[in-house]
Amino acid sequence: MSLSTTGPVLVVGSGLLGASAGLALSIGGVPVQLQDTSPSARALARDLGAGTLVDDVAPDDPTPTLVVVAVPPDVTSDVVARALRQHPDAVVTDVASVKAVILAELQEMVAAGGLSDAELARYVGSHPMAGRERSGAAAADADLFHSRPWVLVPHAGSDAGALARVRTLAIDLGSVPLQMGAQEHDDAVALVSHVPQVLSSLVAARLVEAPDGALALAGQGLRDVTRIAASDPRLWAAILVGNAAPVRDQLALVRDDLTALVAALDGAAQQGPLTPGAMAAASDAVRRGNAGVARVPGKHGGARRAYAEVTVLVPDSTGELGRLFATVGELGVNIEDVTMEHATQHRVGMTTLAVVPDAAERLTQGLDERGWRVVQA
Ligand SMILES: NC(=O)c1ccc[n+]([C@@H]2O[C@H](COP(=O)([O-])OP(=O)(O)OC[C@H]3O[C@@H](n4cnc5c(N)ncnc54)[C@H](O)[C@@H]3O)[C@@H](O)[C@H]2O)c1
Ligand SMILES: O=C(O)C(=O)C[C@]1(C(=O)O)C=C[C@@H](O)C=C1
Repeated sequence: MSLSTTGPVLVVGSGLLGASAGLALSIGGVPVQLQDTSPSARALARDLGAGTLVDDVAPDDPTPTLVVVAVPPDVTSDVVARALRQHPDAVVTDVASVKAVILAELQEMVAAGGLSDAELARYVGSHPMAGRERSGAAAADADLFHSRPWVLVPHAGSDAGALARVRTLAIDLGSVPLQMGAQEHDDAVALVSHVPQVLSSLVAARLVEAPDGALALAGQGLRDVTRIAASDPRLWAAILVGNAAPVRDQLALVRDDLTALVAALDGAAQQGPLTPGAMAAASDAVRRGNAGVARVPGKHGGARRAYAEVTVLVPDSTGELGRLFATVGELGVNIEDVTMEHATQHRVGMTTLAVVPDAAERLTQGLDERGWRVVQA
């Protein structure tokens, strides 16, 4: 597919985000130059096909027209400012997970005379709502941004042409661009990204001293809640302190909910499960969660679609999953999503296929006829 972004694009910070962008642009034929303070990080990104090292760019090669800064939030404003000065014809964006603090730091540089208004006009902050719990180019993926929201955060002095170029980049990488102010963005991500990270980490932290016997019982619920607890502590520390006030406000609300639930359970623990108010408080916590989760957009960012789920027991041996997928394909059913759960002690996995409701019965019957063990919900 030919891309509308014109290169060369300079990617500063060739970790997960930078290398993913570099890979997608390189595959699309856009020349990418890579820069990173870590020699091993930039060499790895180059080896994986994310671009050419800046040091290897010939002196008469064209200079970058777009700079994508993908470094940790605490160093982002310095790197953006340097890029604006070093590349006077380039538009500069960053992909950091916080936006207001970075813009404020850049505006302070303008106030102090270290950056001009004209230079700052070429900067448009941004934030792809795409990532994972692993860092570095080794975890990069050209499809990382596909179908994900990419927030464009222009400031009052941003040039319209600069905004258009960053929007084009987001679209070229398969994202769905949308626009917000810096504070509006930070308030939103405190709720949908930063607090979920903190809560996942805190739940996982309770496991550090858990008895092995308890961990052996871990099921999909724990795995769902703790996937992002494997995230990089340094990166997330910078994100959380960079968005301190909105994250604190949201955490205080969660703390109030926890305090109320703990008090109700305390009553039940001391006076028995039917103690007045305990049942209502416990049910209310879960019911409000039901209402909240129903509002989370589903696949492709649209409204959550009610897929039917068909769970199949798959032997834990080479090629079995491939054989299952092939059978589903032969039955003419599209798999919308797939999750797997492994029984710790058994050489069998439970594979749950999400399919459109109309196809569920046909799929169940077809798999059954072909000898697959379909687990009744
Ligand atoms: N990880 C995610 O899920 C995710 C998602 C969206 C946005 N972001 C944002 O993207 C940015 C990068 O995150 P990541 O997950 O790719 O991190 P990463 O650790 O994988 O990559 C960051 C890279 O920046 C390099 N670096 C650090 N300081 C530098 C400097 N001064 N100059 C040049 N290179 C420097 C590091 O060596 C590293 O290779 C962060 O601001 C983060 O908030 C992350
Ligand atoms: O899915 C994940 O692993 C993520 O952590 C991605 C996620 C998110 O919260 O959605 C995390 C931080 C980023 O700033 C953007 C995306």
